[in-house]
Amino acid sequence: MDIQQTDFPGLCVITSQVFSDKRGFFKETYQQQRYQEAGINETFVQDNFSHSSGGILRGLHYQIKRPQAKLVFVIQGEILDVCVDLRKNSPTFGKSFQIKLTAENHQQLFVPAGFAHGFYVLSPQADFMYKCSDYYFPEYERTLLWNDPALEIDWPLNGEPILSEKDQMGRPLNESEIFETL
Ligand SMILES: Cc1cn([C@H]2C[C@H](O)[C@@H](COP(=O)(O)OP(=O)(O)O[C@H]3O[C@@H](C)C(=O)[C@@H](O)[C@H]3O)O2)c(=O)[nH]c1=O
Repeated sequence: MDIQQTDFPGLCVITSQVFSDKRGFFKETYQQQRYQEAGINETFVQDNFSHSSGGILRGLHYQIKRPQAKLVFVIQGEILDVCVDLRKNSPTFGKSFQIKLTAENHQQLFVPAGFAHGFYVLSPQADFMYKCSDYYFPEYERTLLWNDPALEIDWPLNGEPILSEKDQMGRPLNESEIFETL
């Protein structure tokens, strides 16, 4: 596997090693020792899988009190993954990072605790998987407004995105709860 650091402290892009043969391909999507050697020391306690149609936008989500680091990747289709740094003491606080993740490019994004995370589905269908370093606590979950102008996110929209009611009611950055200690 190959690991590329980004300008955002702790946020990195992992490209899996793919073993192709006449049957198809094989890859490891997580191997604790190798990921730890690459600096990803989280203990993952929950795996999630979501299926979405084209034009769906999920996010931008984060949990207060029990923030989750996430290792995210696409099983089928193409998405634009977006993270916003909510760590007050980070040099990239308030800035957004975006990357196209596809089933074909075999890339994963490791998102440290303290980011809001979301994605927009570019293909007709997308299957999305991620490992989380903490459990889901709906009472601690918050939504950062996906189109808050302060975030300057250039979403490659194809028409109006389809959002959950919760995500339509996201709060802008200046009303969001930020991470003072991460
Ligand atoms: C996230 C989550 C949701 N749920 C339930 C709650 C709800 O009834 C249903 C759908 O939840 P949501 O609408 O929050 O699903 P979704 O919008 O896909 O939420 C996810 O979005 C992406 C962008 C993330 O980063 C994830 O951490 C997570 O917040 O699933 C769980 O039971 N466990 C979980 O861990």
